[in-house]
Amino acid sequence: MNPTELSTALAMLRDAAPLVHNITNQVVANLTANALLAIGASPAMVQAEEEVEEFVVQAAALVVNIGTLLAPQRRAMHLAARHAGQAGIPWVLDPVAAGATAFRRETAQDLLALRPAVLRGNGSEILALAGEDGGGKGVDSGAATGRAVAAARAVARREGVVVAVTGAIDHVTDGTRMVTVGNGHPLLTRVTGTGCTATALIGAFLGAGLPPLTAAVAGLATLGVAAEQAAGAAAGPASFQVALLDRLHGLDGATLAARARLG
Ligand SMILES: Nc1ncnc2c1ncn2[C@@H]1O[C@H](COP(=O)(O)OP(=O)(O)OP(=O)(O)O)[C@@H](O)[C@H]1O
Ligand SMILES: Cc1ncsc1CCO
Ligand SMILES: [Mg+2]
Repeated sequence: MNPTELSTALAMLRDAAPLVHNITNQVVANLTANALLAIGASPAMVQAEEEVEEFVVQAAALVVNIGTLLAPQRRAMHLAARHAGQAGIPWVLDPVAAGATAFRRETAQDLLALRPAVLRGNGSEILALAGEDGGGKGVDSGAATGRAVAAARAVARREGVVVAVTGAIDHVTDGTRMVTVGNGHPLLTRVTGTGCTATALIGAFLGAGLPPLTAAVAGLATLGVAAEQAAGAAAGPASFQVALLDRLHGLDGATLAARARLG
């Protein structure tokens, strides 16, 4: 992918300021909402099963994240994802700790069958959805990149979705094409919910009308470049998290295109 596509994507996002409907976990809700505001989108966290269908059709995109899953929330996710699909509203799935329990595995598979535009997970999560032992440690990955990338391609082909598997190098595939994003910083793994932030940013780019592969690459490159800038000014995870929001807000298209390391 040409890096100039990234600056176009960012301009489209800021122009559209898309309403992004999130059904997400209680650990990251605040960081996710702030990251979406910082990049130029409008977040809303709406998760009652009584209202998600009515709400999702008002949104430009939907983000579904199973991090702190409860049965009523699972029902709300299914209703919202199904309704989004029927209404042509793109959505992105984050299958947090999908391999850890049967409840998570079954929920993630059920949601995947509703065809998100993009599936974004760490290596262990994508391996679990490919039916392999992903070796995760709770919400954290323990997977080797090579196996996870092969699993991403397999899941993308099987389900007909774009799969993004994150790590030191991110890989995005539609089952045929493969794009890598080499940006990022190890401090991203010392703040909770940066993967969830990546997923939400992908949702914002989907809401701006970008095709799934472009939206996924743009979301990951945006986060990775902002993280590299934030790390330079950070004393540790706490100041890094604050600086990350500042850098997402301040990022311009020319800098994004110049600093993105796409392969
Ligand atoms: N070692 C690393 N070096 C640089 N960037 C990294 C590294 N590991 C992960 N990242 C980046 O951190 C972000 C989160 O990816 P990660 O794979 O850790 O997600 P995750 O495990 O789902 O996170 P969480 O559960 O905390 O939301 C991505 O943008 C990814 O590129
Ligand atoms: C720590 C944690 N536990 C459930 S979700 C979550 C946020 C990172 O995925
Ligand atoms: Mg995660």
